Amino acid sequence: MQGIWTTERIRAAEDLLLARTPDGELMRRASFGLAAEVAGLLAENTGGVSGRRVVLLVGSGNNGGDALWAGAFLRRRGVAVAAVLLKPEKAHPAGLAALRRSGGRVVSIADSPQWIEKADVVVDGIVGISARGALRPEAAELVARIEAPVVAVDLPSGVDPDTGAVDGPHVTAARTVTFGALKPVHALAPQECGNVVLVEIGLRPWLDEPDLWRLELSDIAAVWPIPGPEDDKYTQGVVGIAAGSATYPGAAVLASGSAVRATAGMVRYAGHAADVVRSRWPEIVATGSVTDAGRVQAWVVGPGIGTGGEGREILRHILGQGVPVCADADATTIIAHTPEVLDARDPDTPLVLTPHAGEYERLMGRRPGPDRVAAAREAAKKYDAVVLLKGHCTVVAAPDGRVAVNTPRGSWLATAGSGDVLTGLIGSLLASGLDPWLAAAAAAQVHSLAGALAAEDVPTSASGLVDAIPAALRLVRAIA
Ligand SMILES: NC(=O)C1=CN([C@@H]2O[C@H](COP(=O)(O)OP(=O)(O)OC[C@H]3O[C@@H](n4cnc5c(N)ncnc54)[C@H](OP(=O)(O)O)[C@@H]3O)[C@@H](O)[C@H]2O)[C@@H](O)CC1
Ligand SMILES: [K+]
Repeated sequence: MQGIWTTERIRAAEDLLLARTPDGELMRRASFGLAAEVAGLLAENTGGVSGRRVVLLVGSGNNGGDALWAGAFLRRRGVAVAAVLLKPEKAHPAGLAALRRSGGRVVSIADSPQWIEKADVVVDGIVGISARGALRPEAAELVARIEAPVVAVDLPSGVDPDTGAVDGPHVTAARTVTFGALKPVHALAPQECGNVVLVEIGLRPWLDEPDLWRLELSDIAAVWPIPGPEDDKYTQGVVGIAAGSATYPGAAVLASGSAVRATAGMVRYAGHAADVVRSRWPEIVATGSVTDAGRVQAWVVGPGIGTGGEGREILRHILGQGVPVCADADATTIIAHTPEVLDARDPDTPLVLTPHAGEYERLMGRRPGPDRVAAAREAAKKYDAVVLLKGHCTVVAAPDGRVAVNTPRGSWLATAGSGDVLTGLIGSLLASGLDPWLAAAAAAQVHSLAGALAAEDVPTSASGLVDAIPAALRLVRAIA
């Protein structure tokens, strides 16, 4: 798992490291790595480094200092470097002196447009982890002129370092070069960061438990249930699916199919779409009601069950079974409107909730807002449940405070029925006995991987997602 630390934690660790490191050493490490990445991008895009043109946008702090030092290193490789100082009186003195010594040029804001237009790469050193809010007008005006690919120093300026929120003009980078450790912006604002490259500066020993996690494919491979020689259809966990209706069987077919494809364990279906489910997935044991469904190790409940009295009774029955439950879609709405259904739950049995922003609002009485990590954490605490907050980046919070962020692979999952597929994946992992937070986070990753594989650059459908689950799992196991 990759750790991610908030800027407050990064700053505290940097203070400890700075106190033990010669003056300027950390910035030199950071900017040397930055210069190498800029040179790499120049070579990729233009076929060379020497003679290419780089413009540095330099703000008033150390982020600008990194850019200036990187400019000095790039000069040694024959790059023509021009620095635009947004606040000349506050530009990092040692960095500016180094750039000048190396033969780099400083251009005024008034002259900068012609330089920006001719640049092969623009380096965004406007603001780093001390950033607050969107770009200020002067910086925004320069950024609007950029046509060349941008390398962001530490993070794209104008994007909030701790929430990834964007609230006005900001930089959109082709590559973000960060130092010492990943910050929340890197996981939460993938579209603005582009490719994220981490340059080691020796910070890691000064950081303890991360604030957020990102699962790697090897983590998923390590926990995904694969049958061993001793296993049979029951030992791997039986998942029950209570979804869909006679009029709307789609949710039932998708959630059940996803569970069938996710693990080799058995899948039971209970509800009004039993005939349709059975004909599409003959391996599923389907019955008409949750009361005669037989024993399962986890339940998925909600998609398409309706929000009326029958849905409520189904949910109440399932919550009383003493096994982990993934409550999705209509079940979320039922919980929001009649929270007393949760009285049926044994507090020790795991519950996973999977709200999108609208469902979150029903559950919590307000929208998630720009700090989606805090929003998910709050809901997890309130409901004593793992909360998977859907969005472009999925945030998975456990009641104990652990948070995983799933950086998407494209926007392919924005298709009808996609949520039903995710809930089937979560249910089958819960049935295998996996920690519910890990189950939800791993399911979200495999879901987005299946989306990317199914789409292959053209739109896909939820059925396509179900069909791509085996390929996604094959890839997970191959990479691990
Ligand atoms: N510490 C270390 O060991 C290492 C640190 N390193 C580097 O230092 C960076 C952090 O540097 P930092 O703390 O000096 O502040 P930084 O982010 O450059 O901001 C500067 C000033 O910008 C302003 N400003 C704020 N918001 C703004 C906005 N929206 N739009 C425009 N301007 C805005 C505000 O100043 P103001 O104008 O308000 O006076 C703020 O004080 C870090 O990201 C990394 O790159 C690396 O070298 C590795 C070693
Ligand atoms: K920056």
